Amino acid sequence: QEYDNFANIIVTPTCPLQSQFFSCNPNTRYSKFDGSCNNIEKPWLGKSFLPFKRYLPPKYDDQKNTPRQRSLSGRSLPNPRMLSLLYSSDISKYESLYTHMLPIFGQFIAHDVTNSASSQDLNGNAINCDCSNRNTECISINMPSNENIMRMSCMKFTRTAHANSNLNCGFVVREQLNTLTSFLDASQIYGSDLDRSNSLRLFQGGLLRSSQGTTSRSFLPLSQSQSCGDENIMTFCFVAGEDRSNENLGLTGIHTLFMREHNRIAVELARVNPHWNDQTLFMEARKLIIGIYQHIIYNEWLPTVVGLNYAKQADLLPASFSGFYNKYNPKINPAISNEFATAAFRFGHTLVRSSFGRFDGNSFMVAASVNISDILFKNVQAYNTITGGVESIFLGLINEPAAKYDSNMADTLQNHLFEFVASDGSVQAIDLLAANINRGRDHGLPSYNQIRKKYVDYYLAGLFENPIPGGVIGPTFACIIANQFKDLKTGDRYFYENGPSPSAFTLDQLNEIKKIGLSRIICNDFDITRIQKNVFLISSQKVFCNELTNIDFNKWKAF
Ligand code: HEM
Ligand SMILES: [Ca+2]
Repeated sequence: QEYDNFANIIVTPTCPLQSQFFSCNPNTRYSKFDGSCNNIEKPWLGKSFLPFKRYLPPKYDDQKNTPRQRSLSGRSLPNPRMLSLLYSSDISKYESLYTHMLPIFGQFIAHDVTNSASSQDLNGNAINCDCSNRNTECISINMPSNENIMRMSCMKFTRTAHANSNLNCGFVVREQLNTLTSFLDASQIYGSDLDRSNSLRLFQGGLLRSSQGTTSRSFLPLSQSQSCGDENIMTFCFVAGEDRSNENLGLTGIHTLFMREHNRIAVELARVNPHWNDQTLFMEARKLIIGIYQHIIYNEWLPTVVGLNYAKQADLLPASFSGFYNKYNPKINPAISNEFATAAFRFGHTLVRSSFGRFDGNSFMVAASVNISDILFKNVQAYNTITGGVESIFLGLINEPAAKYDSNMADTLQNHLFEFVASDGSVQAIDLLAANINRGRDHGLPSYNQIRKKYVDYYLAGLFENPIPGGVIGPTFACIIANQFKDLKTGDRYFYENGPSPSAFTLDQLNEIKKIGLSRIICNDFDITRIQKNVFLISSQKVFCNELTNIDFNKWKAF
């Protein structure tokens, strides 16, 4: 395959994607659920189930497929678990300026744009990479000789699917598949295909489905089959637009927030436009949610992560004037880069706390902190009325600092992630740091050396950099992330600031969106009286919710 400036993988003319299945209407006001037709000339760009792009060509040991196991000098790379034990331990230092909302909202964004598909066997089933499995799609990690924490002989590890397994595009060099739409289109809320989206809708009043929780406010809808209980209590998992919404209850809280806000908006829109049917209400509410969400990312979250100066330099900030800011360039490939998904945007793993505090709407702790091991794919605590359930865990995110940006990870993430004791007494668990390193090699990510002229695995090395001035993360990750978000802004025809066009907001609507921050919508959908304006920053200065401007829905009156 060809690389165009190493940023686009050119889908070759023989590839069926080129000609088939797309019929696009360039004038439609709403983006498609699978991301197709955003780019009119190349309608597949940004669609779900396509390969990642790359900023640098891959480095596989055989130049095309096998995981990178050798360094530039030809020596074998160290065991990922050994590196993890060497460089990480849970020492609970905290950021002084940034809240825990910063990484967990980052995870929420990550789940909008990237999820690498796991390799499957020929029948389409998951491959069980136990220690004796010789399948070349298994690259499980042996425990080093000095291992005395993880009680197992290897950490199971399945490679990410080769794009050829899904697309008949004749990729000679292995490329990995992203199952999600790359656009910041809130696909973690609405799904990355039409079926998933339909399964989440109530088909009444433009509303999303929800379930009865333990408060007067709605919870996410429940799965019919998947269990997120613990040893004693059976609880079904929540469902959303993406499979990882139960990953931790803080993240589930953010999903819950956006589901509630969607439904609140649908009700408000129905009030100003009583003649709108379910479909119009749903699509307008979704469009507005995407606009608000993109504004939060570019106005509040990103400048906090990469620093305001750098965000300004890279032209990532919303326009300072009121009005459209049309930077759309159909030549930009909006796909997620492998460097972003497989290393840079995993920076959040080091910022996750080992326990989550539980707070009420007046910033008081309402219960002891809960260890993350009790809230990962376990939803029992969501319903605990004594400790405040999912509401208090969510509010904890804006009242506690994030863990420090360094190579240290919380013990649960490093040594006990998704720990499972089988009936024969054998243990399985994941070391997330080792997994990130191994995943980089699986995907043929070049070394940090090739990016920064140093000599270690890119992911691990990135965590050792000093933060960029005024930001959270080091300069290499900041650069990769800034480039990615630039492409997601200029390569998205539906970007909220673009216009005027038939698919754009009206100028009045855009200006309403620009009045909103994440703090305002938290006020709308959680029981809270006072809040800091920028919820990604630790602050003792709180304002009353009613001091924050809300959207005027009259700007949506039959336009
Ligand atoms: C309790 C919190 C979290 C847990 C348990 C968790 C767990 C995981 C796991 C198990 C993987 C797959 C590792 C692999 O085999 O390659 C992963 C991938 C990833 N995580 Fe996290 N994560 C957490 C928080 C975060 C945060 C805070 C961020 C970002 C700010 C983040 C960003 C990512 C990204 C970008 C990927 C790659 C996704 C893909 O393309 O497949 N995660 N995470
Ligand atoms: Ca998306």
